[in-house]
Amino acid sequence: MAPAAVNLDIIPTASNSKKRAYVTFLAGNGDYIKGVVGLAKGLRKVNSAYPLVVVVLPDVPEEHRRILESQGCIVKEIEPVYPPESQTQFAMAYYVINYSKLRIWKFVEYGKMIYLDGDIQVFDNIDHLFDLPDGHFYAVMDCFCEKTWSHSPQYQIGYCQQSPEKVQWPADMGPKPSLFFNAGMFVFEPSISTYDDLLKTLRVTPPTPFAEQDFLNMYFKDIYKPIPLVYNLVLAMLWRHPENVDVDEVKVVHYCAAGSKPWRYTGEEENMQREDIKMFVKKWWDIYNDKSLDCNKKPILAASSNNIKGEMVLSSALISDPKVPVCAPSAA
Ligand SMILES: O=c1ccn([C@@H]2O[C@H](COP(=O)(O)OP(=O)(O)O)[C@@H](O)[C@H]2O)c(=O)[nH]1
Ligand SMILES: OC[C@H]1O[C@H](O[C@@H]2[C@@H](O)[C@H](O)[C@@H](O)[C@H](O)[C@@H]2O)[C@H](O)[C@@H](O)[C@H]1O
Ligand SMILES: [Mn+2]
Repeated sequence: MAPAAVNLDIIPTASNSKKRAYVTFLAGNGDYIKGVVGLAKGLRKVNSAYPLVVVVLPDVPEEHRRILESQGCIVKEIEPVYPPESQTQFAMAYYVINYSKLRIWKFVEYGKMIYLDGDIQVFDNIDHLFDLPDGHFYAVMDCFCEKTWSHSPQYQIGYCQQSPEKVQWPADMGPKPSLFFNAGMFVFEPSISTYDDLLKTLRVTPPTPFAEQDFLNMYFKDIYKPIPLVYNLVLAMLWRHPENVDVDEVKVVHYCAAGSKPWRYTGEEENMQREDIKMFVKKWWDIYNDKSLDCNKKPILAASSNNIKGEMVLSSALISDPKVPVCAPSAA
């Protein structure tokens, strides 16, 4: 009597489109890889139940892709997306590559995804956001008070949606601007029809200073639903709208203020000597340097087992280095 086959099957991922995943974007061969590794470790630290997909532009080196895979990430190469030719001055010249984020709408093997910039860290589990009702685009409202907004009428009159009572939107400037989200974090549903329409619409949309963030705000204006600030603390809120921030409640921090990227932090830029900034930068480094959060997976040869019909099926099992926690299998 043959011994019962050892079932080596890893827990099967959902076979239908109800799979869920976090997704981030990596371009270039520079230091944003550190941000993405930190994000992968942060999601592991809060015991997220879902994998992190990293979409990479062709210029991301093999070595960086291997590092991300060794951290349990699902790495997918995408082609860049460029806006129409124009003389537009982006708020930051490199923003032109951020249109490539639009490729994530084509991952329809996932029913819902949460996009996170590589300069974001998740300090509390936010998996419950995947259960938000379908049919909407969820993101946190941005702040218009930093110099990066100096091109905008809001900035020029000192109006910000974060504190609309401080400076009222003047009637003679037409209707108040629609609520505007920060595109560093959002909950969305991949869809081929939306993906095709996004790219088709982009071809006839003149670029603007905040690049794909402006474009996404225009495109999803009618289904956008704001979610609380705790899900994407744009750091400038600490000095622009402190009354709106309770640092003990913050779940997600977005290191987008000038000088706040932890892996480049020198403390020299304006506001970077603040105690709360130093605290958030230290929190990021504590995770990045925490070896117990590393995930070294060594795929082993596929093992065979029999399914209930007695057919030989190949199933692979992943073992982890005994010194580090087993990572949730990357359900590609
Ligand atoms: O050289 C770069 C610049 C940007 N990014 C990615 O694009 C996102 C958006 O850029 P960034 O966060 O710098 O914009 P910010 O939120 O600071 O305006 C980053 O978080 C990264 O995920 C990247 O991978 N390499
Ligand atoms: O390509 C445009 C980018 O626009 C946004 O960043 C801005 C925005 O947050 C402003 O409000 C801040 O003042 C500014 O510092 C910051 O860079 C997104 O975070 C980023 O993912 C990306 O979409
Ligand atoms: Mn960012």
